Amino acid sequence: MDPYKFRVACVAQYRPSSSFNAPMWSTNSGAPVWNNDNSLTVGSRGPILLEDYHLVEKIADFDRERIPERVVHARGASAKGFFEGNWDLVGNNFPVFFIRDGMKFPDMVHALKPNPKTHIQENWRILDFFSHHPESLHMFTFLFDDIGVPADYRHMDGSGVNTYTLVNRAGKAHYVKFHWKPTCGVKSLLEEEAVTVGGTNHSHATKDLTDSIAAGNYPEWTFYIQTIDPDHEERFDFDPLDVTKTWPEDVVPLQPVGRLVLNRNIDNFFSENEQLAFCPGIIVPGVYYSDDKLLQTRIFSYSDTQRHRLGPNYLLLPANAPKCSHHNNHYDGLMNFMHRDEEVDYFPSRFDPAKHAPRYPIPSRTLNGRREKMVIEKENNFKQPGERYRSMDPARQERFINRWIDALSDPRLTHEIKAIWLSCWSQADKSLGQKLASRLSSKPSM
Ligand code: HEM
Repeated sequence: MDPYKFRVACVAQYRPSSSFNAPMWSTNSGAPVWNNDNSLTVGSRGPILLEDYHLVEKIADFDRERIPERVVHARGASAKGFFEGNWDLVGNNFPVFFIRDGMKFPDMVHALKPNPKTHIQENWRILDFFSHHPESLHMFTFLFDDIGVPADYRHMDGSGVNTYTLVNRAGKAHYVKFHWKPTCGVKSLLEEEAVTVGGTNHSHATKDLTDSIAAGNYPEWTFYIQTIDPDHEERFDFDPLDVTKTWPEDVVPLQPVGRLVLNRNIDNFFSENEQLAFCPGIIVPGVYYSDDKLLQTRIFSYSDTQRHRLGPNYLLLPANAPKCSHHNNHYDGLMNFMHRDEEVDYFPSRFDPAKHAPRYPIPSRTLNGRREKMVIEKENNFKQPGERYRSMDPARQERFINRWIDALSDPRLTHEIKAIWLSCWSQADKSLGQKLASRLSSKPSM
């Protein structure tokens, strides 16, 4: 057989996979390894010879086994299932976010991450940072609520959080928020349960997901949308593009439109979790971004970090590659392993029949305004947090207050910072502010 043809056939047919493992041990290039137990030494005691290529390759590969971790959400689980298309909806289990302008995101993540000196996550840093950001109050009514610690991945709501746009064939646009509701309901852990469950097995949520799928008990979420006609956005006392707000379901009802089922566990954590790269910028025709300032920053940030974390060809990795044919001239660079034999790598060309795709509608609104760096007009930071607190039953409110007393009792929090938090919560709900103030003042540290 023509060795070149054989090689091409191998590349096409044998996508790197352990199912094509040789029956005997070998180096990465396929040379036989007759001893994988002992280094090549002078005599039985050494020293080791640098010519032991297999040892050097083995250690060098090991030295590089880890890649930069995700700059946020460095830990997680993954599973496979079915829904629709090549669309990344990168969401969270709460429907709102802490801040509304991406300019503040790196500072926010620094405040939430461990203290750079002690490497301990510390409340005083978190509450110091967010005391400057009353828009975070709403998010804290979720985080410090009973649903702050989800029981596992299967019993969590999901939300796209940001506002996107749906555009139909005729070009009519609607703002849209996306939500997932688990068919098995939402379950959370209270403090004592969280200590026991997390202390017994710190991978309990991953284990629950893996075990359920393996047992054929497939987790399922119903997919809902809420839509607002942009022509009606002035009817609301908040800005529908403000990511710190929910859209009231009695006015903007949830409409079921699909379902997601996770029915397969992954085969390999590194290639199907560590190398995964989701990005809110990856949408499909019919779905578009909105002017939500946080979303606009996210569109850039994810693929930027992925080029750094995984390399410029990260979308060629099997876990990330599109499940449809695609064509452009963005290739080469580190780790390009796509076989190509075209002679034309520029556009346009009379030698390459590939043309532009048919145009699809995008939002047609005219944009105008001065260059500004400013907060949005309708901040309305306190109404929704207050409403959410008042919707809790008294026992739940009590637990919410206790968590805040605990957080605000950090000895490194100054009187000024505590006073700001009391003022913020009072503006959300007067009785909440009063309860926090009286409990805190009876604490010896105040
Ligand atoms: C301007 C605001 C934000 C910025 C700049 C940002 C940036 C990032 C970055 C750089 C990553 C790491 C991605 C990777 O290494 O592959 C990440 C992960 C993630 N972010 Fe954000 N984020 C923002 C807001 C949000 C919001 C509002 C949500 C929820 C809707 C969210 C949900 C996630 C999730 C679920 C991941 C994990 C994705 C994965 O592991 O593939 N982020 N974010």
